[in-house]
Amino acid sequence: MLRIAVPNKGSLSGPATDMLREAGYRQRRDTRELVLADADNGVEFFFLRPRDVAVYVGSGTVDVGITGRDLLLDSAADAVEHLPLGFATSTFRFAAPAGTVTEVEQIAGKRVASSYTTLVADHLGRLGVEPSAIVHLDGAVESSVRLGVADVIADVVETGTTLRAAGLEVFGEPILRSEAVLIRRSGDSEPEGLDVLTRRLQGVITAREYVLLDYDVPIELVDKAVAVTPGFESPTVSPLHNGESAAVRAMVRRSETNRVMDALYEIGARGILVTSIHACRL
Ligand SMILES: Nc1ncnc2c1ncn2[C@@H]1O[C@H](COP(=O)(O)OP(=O)(O)OP(=O)(O)O)[C@@H](O)[C@H]1O
Ligand SMILES: O=P(O)(O)OC[C@H]1O[C@H](OP(=O)(O)OP(=O)(O)O)[C@H](O)[C@@H]1O
Ligand SMILES: [Mg+2]
Repeated sequence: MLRIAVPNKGSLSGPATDMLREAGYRQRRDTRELVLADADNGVEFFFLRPRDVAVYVGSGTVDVGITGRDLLLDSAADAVEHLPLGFATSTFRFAAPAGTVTEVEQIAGKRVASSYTTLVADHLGRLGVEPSAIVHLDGAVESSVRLGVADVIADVVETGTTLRAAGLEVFGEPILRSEAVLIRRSGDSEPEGLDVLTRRLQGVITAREYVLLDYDVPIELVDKAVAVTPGFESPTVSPLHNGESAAVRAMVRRSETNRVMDALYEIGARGILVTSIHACRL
């Protein structure tokens, strides 16, 4: 059985469970359940603290796990990214009270607070910037400057709302762009069953990212329309009974749906329909 670690709490937990359920796996009903066997699919889930997922995967006690790229790097565990999952996207950034620090080099001699101290130390080490201290905090890092334990913070930023509320501003380039990732142990050959899990998760990711677009277009305009909707390999083009038009079906990025529909309409396509993809294997 493939042993899969899943975050039991925090930002990653709900979306990770949703994705696994969409991929056809059993998921727990009660958040106090810590182990769940899904014998029909040949997998076993272990619900662990998000920070611990990489530690278990790195030690080989579970085969794969879902965690954040930032947590993986901070753990320094013997594990590698296997598949980016496209949710819990965030950046990891330095921030300080508005106008006090504007460049990463100015962190030299200052105190930096973070929940990701290994990640911060590695990053500053690579840049050759020496802070006076790197202060480890469990959370609510944005309050540390006001409360006087640090001059600068390094933390997860998504909308920036938390930073603004604390009177802080980001500075320097993002340290990292993070998202949820499926990880496995470094160097090991792929555990049995990982290929199926990977294909299933890729199917969910594609079904979320793409829609199916159907439209009718006069035959002489097919080439022009197809250039706008090239699909994955090549779109399906079927003749209509009237002999003058064709029906075209292609996958299109969900985020581009309306732009593509406008362009197709402009070319002369009509009856443009958008359908969500429930599941897929490419
Ligand atoms: N606001 C957010 N938006 C997107 N991703 C986030 C956000 N907050 C945390 N994350 C991501 O969640 C992971 C951190 O897991 P963690 O369990 O610490 O989440 P959390 O939401 O901070 O949980 P908690 O605060 O309950 O401990 C990291 O990969 C981080 O990038
Ligand atoms: O840019 P934003 O959209 O405001 O999101 C970023 C905030 O979300 C997370 O905090 P969380 O709520 O998990 O609290 P924590 O600091 O206690 O972990 C993260 O640590 C940031 O503080
Ligand atoms: Mg948090």
